[in-house]
Amino acid sequence: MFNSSTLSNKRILVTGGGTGLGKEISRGLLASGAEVYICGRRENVLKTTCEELSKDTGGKIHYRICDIRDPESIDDMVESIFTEGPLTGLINNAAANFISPTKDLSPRGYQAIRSTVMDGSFYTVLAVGKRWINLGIRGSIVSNLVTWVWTGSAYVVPSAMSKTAIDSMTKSLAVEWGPYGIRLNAVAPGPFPTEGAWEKLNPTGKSSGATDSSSVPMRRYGEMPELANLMIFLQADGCDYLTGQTIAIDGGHHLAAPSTFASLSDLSDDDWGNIRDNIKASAEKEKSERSIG
Ligand SMILES: CCCCC/C=C/C(=O)SCCNC(=O)CCNC(=O)[C@H](O)C(C)(C)COP(=O)(O)OP(=O)(O)OC[C@H]1O[C@@H](n2cnc3c(N)ncnc32)[C@H](O)[C@@H]1OP(=O)(O)O
Ligand SMILES: NC(=O)C1=CN([C@@H]2O[C@H](COP(=O)(O)OP(=O)(O)OC[C@H]3O[C@@H](n4cnc5c(N)ncnc54)[C@H](OP(=O)(O)O)[C@@H]3O)[C@@H](O)[C@H]2O)C=CC1
Repeated sequence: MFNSSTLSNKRILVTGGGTGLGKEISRGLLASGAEVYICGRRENVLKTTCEELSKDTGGKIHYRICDIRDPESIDDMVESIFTEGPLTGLINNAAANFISPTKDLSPRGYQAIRSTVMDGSFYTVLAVGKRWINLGIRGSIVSNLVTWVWTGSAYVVPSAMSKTAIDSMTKSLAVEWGPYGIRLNAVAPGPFPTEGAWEKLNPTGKSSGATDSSSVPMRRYGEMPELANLMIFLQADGCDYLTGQTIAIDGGHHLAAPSTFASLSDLSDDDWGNIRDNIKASAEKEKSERSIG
């Protein structure tokens, strides 16, 4: 669909690029000629991904350890990248999420998700955007959202709220920063199974609602190159008039069936207890590998 020079001269930061969708998006950007920076909190994960993607694509990829819940950590990262040369693109991909009855969420549980998805994305956009404005550089920002920005979703309320806030930021800043030549768009993927998401959203292994491919009109999950191609298109030159849009890539899921967790209303308190234990075990394992945060 694209060639190895579609993104030549582009320098793109992918937050959360060490794993899952961020890693596969980075693979696509590199294969299209972009230089890529990825960030996250686990140095071992970032280093391994850089080695793998550099070997597979022959592209230039670098990592930064950064906790996007901390605005200072973001600003330090963006400053150190711009010292090597200005970015031309940003993909807001890092996120936190888990399924839980909303009544059982503590303030810290809510904040863990909001501070990553809403605040982290906003502060990253601000750190990159203000440098572009000062330097007179045009750029493309794409946020990785979810179709809950249109439907909402039970049992993942902090995520649905925070992603919707970034949808609103996308539309608002497309207007405010349009005169500077800065574009903001977003994508809203349907289910693309990843270890990180499935351990937090499908911890029983029994797909339902949002993680169920049988209710997708195309009767399958999304494939990583499909999402990577959309990201390449949104980072490439050629459709610069495209801004302020959120594009679903979900096989028609949200138009046909609840692409949400509404069906979890049938679970018992015991089921939820087991789910919480499974999610906490996954989170603890990831936490033990963190270099920051
Ligand atoms: C079609 C599908 C659409 C999918 C759309 C979106 C998908 C995604 O976004 S998937 C992304 C999945 N990846 C991640 O979540 C990676 C990052 N995750 C994390 O950092 C952790 O998993 C985290 C979210 C739990 C946060 O970790 P940390 O800040 O280290 O937090 P703690 O473990 O200390 O917990 C903070 C707070 O949260 C409460 N909590 C944790 N798990 C649960 C749970 N399952 N149910 C309810 N509450 C939970 C925890 O108890 C803490 O609160 P306090 O007890 O009050 O201290
Ligand atoms: N998988 C799916 O089906 C769908 C996913 N999405 C969206 O795609 C994106 C990626 O999800 P996915 O790949 O599935 O999940 P992952 O768990 O694999 O990715 C999350 C990434 O974010 C990073 N991250 C989390 N918190 C922070 C933080 N505080 N600072 C820096 N980095 C952080 C993690 O790295 P580390 O832990 O090392 O910090 C990890 O690399 C998310 O925005 C998600 O909402 C949207 C719709 C569907």
